[in-house]
Amino acid sequence: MLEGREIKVEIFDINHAGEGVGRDEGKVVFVPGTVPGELVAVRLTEVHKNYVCGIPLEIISISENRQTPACAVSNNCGGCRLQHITYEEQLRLKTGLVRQNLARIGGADGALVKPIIGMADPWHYRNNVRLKVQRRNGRVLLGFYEQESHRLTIVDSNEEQPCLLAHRELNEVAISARRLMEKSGAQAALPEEVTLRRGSTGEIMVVMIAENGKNKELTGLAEGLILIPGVASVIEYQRPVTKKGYGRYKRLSGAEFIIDEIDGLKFKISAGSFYQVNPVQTAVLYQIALGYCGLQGQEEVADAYCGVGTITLYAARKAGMVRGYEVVPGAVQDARANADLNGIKNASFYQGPAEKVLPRHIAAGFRPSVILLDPPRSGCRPEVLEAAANSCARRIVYVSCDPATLARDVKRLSELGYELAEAQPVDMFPHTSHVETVVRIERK
Ligand SMILES: C[S@@+](CC[C@H](N)C(=O)[O-])C[C@H]1O[C@@H](n2cnc3c(N)ncnc32)[C@H](O)[C@@H]1O
Repeated sequence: MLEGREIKVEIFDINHAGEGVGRDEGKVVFVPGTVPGELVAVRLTEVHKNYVCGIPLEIISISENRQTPACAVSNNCGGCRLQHITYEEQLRLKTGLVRQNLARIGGADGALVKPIIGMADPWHYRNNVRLKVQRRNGRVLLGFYEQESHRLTIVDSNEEQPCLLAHRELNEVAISARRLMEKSGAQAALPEEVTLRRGSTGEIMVVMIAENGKNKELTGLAEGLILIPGVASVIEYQRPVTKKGYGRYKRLSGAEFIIDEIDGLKFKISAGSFYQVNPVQTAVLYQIALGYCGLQGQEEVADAYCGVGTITLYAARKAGMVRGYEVVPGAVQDARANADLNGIKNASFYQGPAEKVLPRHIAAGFRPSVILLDPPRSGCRPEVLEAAANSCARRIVYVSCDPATLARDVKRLSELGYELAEAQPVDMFPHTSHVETVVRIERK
């Protein structure tokens, strides 16, 4: 098989990146922009030992699940890799991805995976967008990089093509911010990147990253940004001096944080803290996680990778006491403030890597009956899983944003005396290839 060769491939699935999957001469073929069920003419662009990649030249037979993307730039923008597939089919494929991963990598029964819970309205759901800023031909552009390149996709700013995933108010703020930057003149310093975050209270935070060494020059821009309707906080992010350190967040105008509210709980969110991006589905996700915990009111619970203490405080309302573990110092401060804000007294938070702090607590005699795990995409470090098993917790509830690392960790846990009982995927990211899953794991 050679690069440049043209082949015909029948697509039968998608992979974790949303690319169509086919097979040729015993090798797996990945083809972006295709739909399972289609016969496609493909030019091979990369040939590896076990797989090949190609670009579609012609869709010879078109799937009934193909649709015209609603967004004009979706083919170039890296954000939405599944817009060419109907939403119903996206959901079916995502459920399939979770089943396959848990069965193949996790050694579990794929039938334990329930069909994914989708959104009634899968558009404009994101409360957080990260936009690159660029000056081109006398104009200022705010947008996303083209797939795997450093050109801005939304070439004529998002006034003509607003992002269909971002909350409408964030798109409006992006337009106002772009106009403000353009008005400030060709010599004025621009941020390299702007992140917009919105709480369900309607408060919007603008976080700017300056080009190296140009931090001071953003102060004037901040004074204009805070006047945009909805903007409650303007923050500047200063990159860390060393690779290992954390950057610094500095308030330029307005409040230090914004407030979000879910299921009667209020959450203070600072610029550096992780927060779920789809508020409608977050409420669904957390209710499932809480239901899987099966709390009766007296239990001790551990919540590793707790962020600003969201799931921790959900659990605290139903448990005897909860300990949250989180590595980012600012998020731990937010989590403690959130416990106070909600009058919750039975939650405590510990700052540090979960793989160090949780094993220490278990070794010191902490015996949670339920352990919540919600790690980043890389999944849990083995020390966390071993500590969970050493605690003899009767149940582990794992919230995952990557089915492959989830499956790997389910396998490790099965070697440590636990077994998968149920899995519920939730579509937190419609039109993208990302899949979120909550699983209930029981002690054997
Ligand atoms: C997927 S988020 C989940 C946060 C929270 N459960 C929520 O729903 O908002 C993962 C969190 O783990 C934190 N984190 C990453 N690595 C960690 C580690 N080694 N130990 C503890 N926390 C970590 C991140 O800062 C982030 O807040």
